[in-house]
Amino acid sequence: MMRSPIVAGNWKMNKTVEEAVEFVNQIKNHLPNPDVQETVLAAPTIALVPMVKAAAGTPLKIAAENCYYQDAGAFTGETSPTTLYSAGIHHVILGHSERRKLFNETDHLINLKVHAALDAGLCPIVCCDETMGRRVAGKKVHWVVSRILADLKDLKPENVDKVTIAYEPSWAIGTGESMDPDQAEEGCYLIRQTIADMYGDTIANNVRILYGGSVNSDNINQLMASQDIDGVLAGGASLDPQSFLKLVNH
Ligand SMILES: O=C[C@H](O)COP(=O)(O)O
Repeated sequence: MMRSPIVAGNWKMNKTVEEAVEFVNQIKNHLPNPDVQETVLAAPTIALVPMVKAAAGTPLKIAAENCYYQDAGAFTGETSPTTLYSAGIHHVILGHSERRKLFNETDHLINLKVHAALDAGLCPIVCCDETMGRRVAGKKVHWVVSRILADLKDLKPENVDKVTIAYEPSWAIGTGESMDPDQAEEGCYLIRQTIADMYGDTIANNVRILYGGSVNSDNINQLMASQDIDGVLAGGASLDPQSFLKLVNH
């Protein structure tokens, strides 16, 4: 099957609600047909509902940057995946390296969140990081493989291709130092092989795998030309409407 590409932006903790809506209004009429390439924008929780309203009827899909693994209850400050889905959110980023590092999220927690997001009807974008230390120590295989084995554990086979993976080497995030496309392909290939070992070749071949880490309009074409790279997850380059449009219409 042909995997349709995804260009996704992750604003992280940036923009006011007003700025977020203005951004959507500036880009929404300049996006590719979603059958050819999906456009996804992940934003802070408080901006999501007004962004969904602004994007209605356009190809733009709005994503959350995190959610909890329970649907409802006494979990002060958390956001339910069902609430996100009911608000017209399509995707949720889970396990971004910033959440792993700054908020101590573990693979076990991320796996619970992936299950909950899928049960709620959301498509998770699961981030698989890799550290330079591991790479230098020659343990990159174990690192990436163990992340995928743990984060995608025990999914219903029919749900697996609703998951998108974002391969993000930590040293390339926000540094301006993108990974060499051959190395990025190597990481994404390894992720696909791991999913194939878990759920079989057919399912693995349907899963979209993105590269993230200092993606910009100069390197996106080379990255997306790789066989196992089905798109990008861009941080900094998604913050300005013209810069994001350059990625989307690369
Ligand atoms: O989620 C996005 C990544 O953390 C990449 O961020 P960046 O494009 O600013 O390096």
